[in-house]
Amino acid sequence: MKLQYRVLDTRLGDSIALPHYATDGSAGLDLRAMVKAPLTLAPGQTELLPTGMAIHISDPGYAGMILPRSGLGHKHGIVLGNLVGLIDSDYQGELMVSCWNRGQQAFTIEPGERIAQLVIVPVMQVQLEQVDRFDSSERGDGGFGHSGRH
Ligand SMILES: O=c1ccn([C@H]2C[C@H](O)[C@@H](COP(=O)(O)OP(=O)(O)OP(=O)(O)O)O2)c(=O)[nH]1
Ligand SMILES: [Mg+2]
Repeated sequence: MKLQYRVLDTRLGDSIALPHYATDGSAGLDLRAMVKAPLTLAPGQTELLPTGMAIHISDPGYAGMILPRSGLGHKHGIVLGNLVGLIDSDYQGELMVSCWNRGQQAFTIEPGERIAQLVIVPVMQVQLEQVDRFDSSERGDGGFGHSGRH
């Protein structure tokens, strides 16, 4: 499917590559930190970083999800301040990435560094229907370990 985007920072697509799928099978488009200068995140620090681009998904049957990059998250503790970013299909503003250094060491983000990834996912909008009780199901209201550990 086609995804409309706008470039909001002219370095994107010029000195800094536009997001693209790294392989034929990639699920995510890497988003870049379009900071003006290297930015050091101290342990525990969170900053909202611009990506230099906007998208308009437009079809309410889809949404964007911003997810951490596994290498940055696992090795350097750089994850998302909101854990996951959800991009509405009608959002047209700049894609922003909340970058959280949950690690023990400072980490410096370079201009244009790939800091997170965008995945487009199908979404179902539902009509809420209020009822007094549900038809019975095998699980009922059991949850949170109800079925045991092993
Ligand atoms: O990591 C993120 C998360 C959200 N957004 C943008 C797109 C999204 O459509 C909009 C609103 O996000 P959300 O609904 O999660 O935030 P909110 O705190 O509920 O704000 P709002 O009241 O604007 O809905 O902010 C981002 O750019 N990056
Ligand atoms: Mg909201």
